[in-house]
Amino acid sequence: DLEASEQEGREYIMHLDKMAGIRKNRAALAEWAYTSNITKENEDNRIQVQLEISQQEKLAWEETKMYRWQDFQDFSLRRMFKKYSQLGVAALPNDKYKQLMLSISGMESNYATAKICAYKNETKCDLSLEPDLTEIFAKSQDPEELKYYWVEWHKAAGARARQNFTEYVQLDNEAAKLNNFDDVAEWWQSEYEVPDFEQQLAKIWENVKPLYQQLHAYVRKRLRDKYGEEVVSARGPIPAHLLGNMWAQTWNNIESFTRPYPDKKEVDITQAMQDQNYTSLKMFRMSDEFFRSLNLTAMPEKFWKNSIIEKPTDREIVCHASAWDFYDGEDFRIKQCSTIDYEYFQTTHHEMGHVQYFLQYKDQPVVFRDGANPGFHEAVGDTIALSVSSPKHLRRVGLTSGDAEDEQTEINQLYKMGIDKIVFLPFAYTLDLFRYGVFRGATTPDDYNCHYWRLREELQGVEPPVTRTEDDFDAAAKYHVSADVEYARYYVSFIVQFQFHRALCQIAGEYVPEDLTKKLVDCDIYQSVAAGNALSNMLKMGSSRPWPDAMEALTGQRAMRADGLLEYFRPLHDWLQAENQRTGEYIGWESSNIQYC
Ligand SMILES: C=C(C[SeH])C(=O)N1CCC[C@H]1C(=O)O
Ligand SMILES: [Zn+2]
Repeated sequence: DLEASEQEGREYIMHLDKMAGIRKNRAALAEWAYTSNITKENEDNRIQVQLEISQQEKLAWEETKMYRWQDFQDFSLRRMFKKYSQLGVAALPNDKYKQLMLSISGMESNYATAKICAYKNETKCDLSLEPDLTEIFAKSQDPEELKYYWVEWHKAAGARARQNFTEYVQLDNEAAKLNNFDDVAEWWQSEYEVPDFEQQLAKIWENVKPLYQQLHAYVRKRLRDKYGEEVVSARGPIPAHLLGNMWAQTWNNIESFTRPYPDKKEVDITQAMQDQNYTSLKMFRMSDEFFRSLNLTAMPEKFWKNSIIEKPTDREIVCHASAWDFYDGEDFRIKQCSTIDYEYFQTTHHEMGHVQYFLQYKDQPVVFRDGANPGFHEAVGDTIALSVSSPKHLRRVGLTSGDAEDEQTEINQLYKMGIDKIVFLPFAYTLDLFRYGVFRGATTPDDYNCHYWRLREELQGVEPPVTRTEDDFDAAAKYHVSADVEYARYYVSFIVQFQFHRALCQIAGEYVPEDLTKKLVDCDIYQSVAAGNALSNMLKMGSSRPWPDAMEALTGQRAMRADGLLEYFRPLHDWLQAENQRTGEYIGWESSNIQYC
C-alpha cells in the first residue's frame, strides 16, 4: 500500500542521498586537483572519475523510477525524489559524455593558461589575464594600449575556443533532450522553478533601463571630455575597452576621473589597503570576522588549511575565483588569485558568502545543499559587501577618514556603487540572452559573433574597439562562457541582493524609511545579531523549499523585484537626470559605426 511504500521510499532516498554525498565529494576532489594544477594527467583523472560517477548516478536514477513518489504525502520527500529523478549530463552515452567533458575542459584550460605578449615588446609573451591584464585595464588610460590588450585577449581566449564551444553546444543540447528539455536554455531556466523566468528578467530590465541610460550618458560624456570626440562619440555606444574592465562588466576602475564631485575627498580604498600593508590573509580574516559579528558560522579549520588564496608560482591553475563544498560537512575551500585592492576585497566577501551558505545548510540532505536558486548563492557575499563598502564601515575599519556625509559625498558614494552594480545588469542579461539564442538554435555558429555584439550594443550601449568578423568569438573571452557556467544567476543576484540588504538593514535598525538619519546608503549591518539570525534562517533552508519561500522568510516579499535597487539609487537617478539635462548630453545611443556583422 501507499503508506508502506512511502516509508520504504524515505529509507531508500536517505540511503541514496548518503551515497550521492560520497560521489560528490569524490568528484569535487578530482575537479579541485585539476583546477588547482592544470596538467594532462589531472585532466584525464578528472574525466575518468566523472565517467565512473556518471555510471553510478545512472544506476541510482533507474532505482528511483521504482517508487510512485509523485503520490507521496510528504512534501520534502517528494521534492527529494523529484530532484533525484533528473539525471543531468550523465544521461549521455559514455562516448558523448566524455566528448562533452573534453570540449569544456579544453575551453577552460585554454582560458586559464592563455598568455599575451606585452604592448610594444613582442619578446615578452608571458602576460596572464590575472593579475597582468586585469591590472593594466584597471590602471591604463592609453586607448591604444587598451585596444591592443583587448584584441590580443579576445583572440587568445575567444576565437581559439570557437570549435570546442560549437561541439559543447551540440552535446549539451543532446543531454538536455535526454532530460526532457527542449534545449539547455530551458534546462538552465528550470533551476529557477518559475514558469515565466525569462519574462521576469525582461520586466526587471525595463524597470532598470532608464536609470542605466542616464548613467551611461553621464559616463560617456566624462570619457569624451577625457579622450576626445574622435575616441568617444557624442551619441554612439561607448568603446568597450575604455571602461576599466576587460568585459566592461563593472566600471569601478574609471571612478577616479569620472566621479561627480572630484574635489570631494578621494576615497581610494586600494591605496589605503596597500599603505596599511594588507595581505590576502588579512582580507579573508576581516571577512570571516564580519560574518562572525552577525552570529553566523566561523570558517572551519580545514578552510584555512586547504584554501588557495594567492596565485602559485610553480604551476598553472584556474585563477577565476571559486568556492567549493566537498559535501562531507567539514571540508570547504576558496581558490582565488588575490591581489591587494578594493576589487579583490569585494571578491573575497563574495566567495566567503558562498562558503557561509555551505556552512548554514550543511545539515540538509545532500540534494538540498544548494542555493534556493543559483542567484541566491551569488547574492550572499555581495549583500554583506554592501555593508562593508558603506562609508560608515570603511571608517570603522580605518580604510577611509572620509568627511561626514554631505549631499555631494553621498552622490559620489552612490556613483561608486552604481558603476559597479547598475552597469553590471545589462552585461549579465546579454551573456545569457546570447546563450539562450545559441542553445535554441536561433543563433547559428556563422552568426555567433554578430549576434553577441548586436545584443551588447542594444542592451549595454557598448561597441568593440575594432572591427569584428566571424573569425572571432568574443563571448568565450569571458570565463563563464568558456567554463559552461550559467550567468543569469548574477543578474538575479544583483537584483535580490538589494532586497536582502534593505530587509537586513531594517532588522538591524540601520534603515528607517523617511528617517534621514537612517538612510539605506549609510547602512552597515556589522555586529547586528538580529540581522545575522534572519539571514541564517533563510540560508539554512538551502534548496529545500522553492525560492519564493526563502525570499519571503527574509524580506516578506515572494518575488524578485527591482524596487530594492531603485530605492537605493533614487538620489543618484535624480542627480544624473539633472546633470545630463544641464550638459545637454544625448540619452541613449545610436547604432555603432564599427563593423561587426
Ligand atoms: C566571483 C565570481 C565567482 Se562565482 C564571479 O564569477 N562573479 C562575481 C560577480 C560577477 C561574476 C564575474 O566575475 O563575472
Ligand atoms: Zn559567486
